[in-house]
Amino acid sequence: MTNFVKIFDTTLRDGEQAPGFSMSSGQKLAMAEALEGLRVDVIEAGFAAASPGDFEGIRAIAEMVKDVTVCSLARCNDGDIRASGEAIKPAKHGRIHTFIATSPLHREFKLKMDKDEIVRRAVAGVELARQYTDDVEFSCEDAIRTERDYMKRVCEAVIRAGATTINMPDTVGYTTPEEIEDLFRFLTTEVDGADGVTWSAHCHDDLGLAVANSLAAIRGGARQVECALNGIGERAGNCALEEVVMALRTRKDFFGMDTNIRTEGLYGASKLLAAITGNAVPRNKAIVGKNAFAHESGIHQHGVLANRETYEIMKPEHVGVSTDNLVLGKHSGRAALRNRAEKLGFTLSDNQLQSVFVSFKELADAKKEVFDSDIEALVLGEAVGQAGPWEIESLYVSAGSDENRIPKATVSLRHEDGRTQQHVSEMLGPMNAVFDAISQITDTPMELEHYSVNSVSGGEDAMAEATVRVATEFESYQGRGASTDTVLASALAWLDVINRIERRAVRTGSIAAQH
Ligand SMILES: CC(=O)SCCNC(=O)CCNC(=O)[C@H](O)C(C)(C)COP(=O)(O)OP(=O)(O)OC[C@H]1O[C@@H](n2cnc3c(N)ncnc32)[C@H](O)[C@@H]1OP(=O)(O)O
Ligand SMILES: CC(C)C(=O)C(=O)O
Ligand SMILES: [Mg+2]
Repeated sequence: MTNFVKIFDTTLRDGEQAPGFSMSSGQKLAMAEALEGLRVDVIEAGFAAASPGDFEGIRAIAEMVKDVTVCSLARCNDGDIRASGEAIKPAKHGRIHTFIATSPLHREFKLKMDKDEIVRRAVAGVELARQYTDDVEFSCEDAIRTERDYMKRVCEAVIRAGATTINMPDTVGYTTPEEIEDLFRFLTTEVDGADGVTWSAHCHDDLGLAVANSLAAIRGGARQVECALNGIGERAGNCALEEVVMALRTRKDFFGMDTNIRTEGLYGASKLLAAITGNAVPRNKAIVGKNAFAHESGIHQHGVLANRETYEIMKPEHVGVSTDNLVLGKHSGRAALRNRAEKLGFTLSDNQLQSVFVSFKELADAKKEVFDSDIEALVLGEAVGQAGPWEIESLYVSAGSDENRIPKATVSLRHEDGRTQQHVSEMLGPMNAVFDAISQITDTPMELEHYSVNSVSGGEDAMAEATVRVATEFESYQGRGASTDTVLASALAWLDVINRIERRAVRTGSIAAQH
């Protein structure tokens, strides 16, 4: 038996069929390109008979992709199989994947077919598919809840009919690692003709076991795993491609298996899928989540700085994650703070480190994350929100309930080098107009990610504290401003960010000659 596991990606079929994950043909093409770049072995591009759009999507992928097998799913009926055969025609390597349910529940209540009828349909489906391609996969839907002797019978019949891959889906995510390992051991040893086909696992995550079950199936003899990026798929999803692949790579000592996957592309492909479908990857998601290689606790950071392997079992660069990602926050210690300060170009004496650390903890208590720009401000002995080099000379805003009058902000800023500049912005919201005027004067385009204003004291002269989080081309910054006037507090928060950016640019010399 080979020690190579084929990766059959079903992001564009099982993944796409889940609510909230549908993709246009163009988006599917972009994903298929990314999957080819990952070097998956098979792309299940859709279900050709489902709709003309699905058919065209599969065809377009079959035309574009060169090095990967392109597959279409089909029920065991003539129409589905013919549609799949036509859709994969342009592919250099095309596969038809035909399926029918075999479990008692599905036979009785869904298909209303007896055992013999299902075998007859399965065989006819495989034989028809073989007229289009030599590469035919057959799946016993709900295999896990099917009687073993009947499953053996179905498998032997479809192998004789010409199926080259036999897939055992855990359609409802019901199995356990021990059970599925045993099932594959049974099938690969007891089914006549088992040696001539590839055995495949298709696990769903209803009990959170899809990856564990897929790995167990491999131990039992499966040599193809069906999976999807970010684990998307029906209900709780499919086995996550990035997880099963990295488990095989990281624990090669245990599984002894190889895949073809270029793992360095995993993070990018996952991000692309999240962007295309609008479903963000949870922070704590294995392999590709924002926290997967991030360490905030002081003890962990201390260990990672000494040797990353103390708290990391994979190298972030092996999955395409950049390595500078110790998140500084209220649980961080001096070692991480000193390290980050050094990366930003500051060498701190022990005394300096001690005093910066005190202010750092105060700031970290008030914020979720402390950004590089905050560290810079602390090291330079500046309070967050302190003015300079720009300060507000005057600010006037007009806004109101009259729909015909667009809110207008007139802002005048003074730079410490003596310049004074004014700009008038008209925008749909008054704060938009203020932020835009400040950005225009300072020539600093920024995208607002988060904006909040809170009252930090009581009474008529309550202080308002405004916080903005903005994205520039390179980094996220957080700015704060406080005033009894909420508009002014917000403008100061925006300007706080701009001042930090300019101070950093001056220090690194990148705008030395600008003015
Ligand atoms: C576990 C899985 O992921 S299976 C794949 C799920 N994916 C999809 O369903 C893709 C999207 N589906 C669709 O667009 C539609 O369901 C279509 C176009 C495929 C079929 O639509 P319709 O013809 O209206 O049928 P409908 O969806 O209502 O019912 C499914 C029919 O297929 C039959 N069927 C289900 N599975 C199979 C099978 N593997 N082989 C043969 N017939 C099957 C059902 O018994 C039912 O038959 P009936 O209409 O005679 O009662
Ligand atoms: C069509 C089959 C392979 C499937 O997706 C399942 O049973 O979960
Ligand atoms: Mg499925």
